[in-house]
Amino acid sequence: MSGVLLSAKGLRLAFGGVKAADGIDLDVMEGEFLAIIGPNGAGKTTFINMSTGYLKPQGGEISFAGERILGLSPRAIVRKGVGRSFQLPQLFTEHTVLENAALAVASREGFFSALTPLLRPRWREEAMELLERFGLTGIAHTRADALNEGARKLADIAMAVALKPRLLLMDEPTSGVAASEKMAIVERLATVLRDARVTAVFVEHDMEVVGRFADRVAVWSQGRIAALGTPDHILNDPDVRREVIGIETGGSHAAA
Ligand SMILES: Nc1ncnc2c1ncn2[C@@H]1O[C@H](COP(=O)(O)OP(=O)(O)OP(=O)(O)O)[C@@H](O)[C@H]1O
Repeated sequence: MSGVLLSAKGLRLAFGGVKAADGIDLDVMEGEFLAIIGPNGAGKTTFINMSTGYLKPQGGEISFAGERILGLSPRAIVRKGVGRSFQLPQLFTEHTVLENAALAVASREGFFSALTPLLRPRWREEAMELLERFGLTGIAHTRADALNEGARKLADIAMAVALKPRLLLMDEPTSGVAASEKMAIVERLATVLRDARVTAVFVEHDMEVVGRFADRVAVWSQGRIAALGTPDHILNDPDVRREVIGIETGGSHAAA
């Protein structure tokens, strides 16, 4: 790990009376996997939206690799090297997984037509190689709307990785994925991202996933970061366990 890659300072954003961001300060370090946890409505998605240009904060600053990105469009931020995936995968459902991946490769080069991936073999080849890294070769020719949730999430993230981000922000990459598949999927994802040296920030509700894959954990609460530290430290904190994880803690057996 080296320097700060994404830096947020004093981010504020209210929707009416709801403070979705109430002074967010966070430095994401190059190379780390940082998990964001917190109850529903705490402002986790809002942070991702602000960092990727989908929402403009009312106050504060955001920089990426030392350069101010606040006020740039989502597309301009992607071009700077910040990728994202959504809670609900954004695949073109009537296209195959391969076509979706090829479309992402083509869009990296500035081509946006849904038919473009069919035109250049080079894009399909790169897309195929990408799917191989994600373990998706076997479903390359399956339509996106026929996938199970685990495959759909991986395919969606593969599209984000096709854009060659330095930082990838993922909103609940395992939500809706069957418990039996979850660990294998995150394992694969973590391997691909580490191999490609992609820094990752992910919103996650499954504490087993957090404990296994995060280098650091940030706890969101009512638009603020209530705690930040290693998984060991954070996941055993009695307040976090009571308020976020929903486990009652008695003094003597706070740590599971
Ligand atoms: N575009 C919007 N317009 C109005 N209110 C919004 C908007 N986006 C978010 N909010 C509100 O801001 C608060 C934070 O929402 P956000 O989606 O960031 O929370 P979250 O921590 O990601 O929750 P979840 O875990 O349920 O996804 C919530 O009260 C939400 O209703």
